[in-house]
Amino acid sequence: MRIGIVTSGLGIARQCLRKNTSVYRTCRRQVTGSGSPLDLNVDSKTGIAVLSMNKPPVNSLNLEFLTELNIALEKVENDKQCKGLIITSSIPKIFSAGLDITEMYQPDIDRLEEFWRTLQDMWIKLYGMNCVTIAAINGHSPAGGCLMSMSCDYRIMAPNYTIGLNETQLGIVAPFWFADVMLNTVGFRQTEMALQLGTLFKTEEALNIGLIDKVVPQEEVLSAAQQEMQRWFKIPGFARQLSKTELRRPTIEKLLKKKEEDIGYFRDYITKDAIQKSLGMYLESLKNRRK
Ligand SMILES: CCCCCCCCCCC/C=C/C(=O)SCCNC(=O)CCNC(=O)[C@H](O)C(C)(C)COP(=O)(O)OP(=O)(O)OC[C@H]1O[C@@H](n2cnc3c(N)ncnc32)[C@H](O)[C@@H]1OP(=O)(O)O
Repeated sequence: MRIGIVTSGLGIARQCLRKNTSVYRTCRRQVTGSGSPLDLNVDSKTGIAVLSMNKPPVNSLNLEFLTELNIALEKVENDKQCKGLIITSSIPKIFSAGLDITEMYQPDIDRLEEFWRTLQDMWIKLYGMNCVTIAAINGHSPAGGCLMSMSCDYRIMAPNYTIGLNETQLGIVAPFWFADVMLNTVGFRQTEMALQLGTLFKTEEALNIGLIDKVVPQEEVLSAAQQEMQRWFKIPGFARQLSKTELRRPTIEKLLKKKEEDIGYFRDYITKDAIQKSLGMYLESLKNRRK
């Protein structure tokens, strides 16, 4: 039940309307504007924020969408009532198709650099979030979608979808920090095979290698995430946060030290003729799939 104030643009709802019955004490605030590709609902009773991606057709991550994601993550991190964040999708059968390939194909160089910087910022924020993060993966989750999922603390996925870092299948290379996150999640052997082969794992396969943590039916993904959150909430927050920080800090610091260098590598690599040709062919194959 939503009884909060819906704000537009970047404004956060400042008030919550409360009625006197206990059922109305839950104060739910939608903190993104209508028409936004993101729907952020904070339930002040449970302390859980649900961030739902809603950018048709496939939640691809372009510059504007990444900027909105950054703003939403910042809002959650700064909201003292938020103890946990669930990331999910409102698009049927798709969690996220990963980076928007059109950002990388025949790009404007300034925008390309800004795109990459914004992606780096989004990942640094998400991987380093103090609150508990759970990916409720209710659809396909290739490449950048897999990065987002792996950057959460726990992953729950519906059956019959795919997830993985499939970059090599596009003729491109996953950046070192994508690889690092996969390494931290499933270990060296699975990562070196998956990255070279560009493997998209089916849900059950992903569970078997530890890329995801739990499989539940499609319609239960969100409720299972809410339930899982309670297990994490039982642990003293400071101890849990510090444990997470200790484990993830070296990976984040590695990128922080090389941020500008990484943008340069990305720009020079992506604008190579051979890479542009591969991306063009991949885009074309996506468009022709339905013909
Ligand atoms: C020295 C080394 C230095 C290294 C430096 C770094 C190098 C570069 C690193 C780049 C890292 C890249 C990360 C990525 O995330 S790349 C994106 C990878 N994503 C994919 O491969 C997914 C592609 N999409 C699909 O497989 C399917 O679309 C999907 C299963 C997600 C959904 O299938 P469905 O049948 O439901 O939908 P359609 O395929 O019909 O798609 C609908 C339309 O959306 C377009 N589309 C799909 N995905 C993307 C995308 N990622 N970007 C842009 N557009 C996308 C698709 O073309 C359809 O468009 P039309 O309706 O116009 O035909």
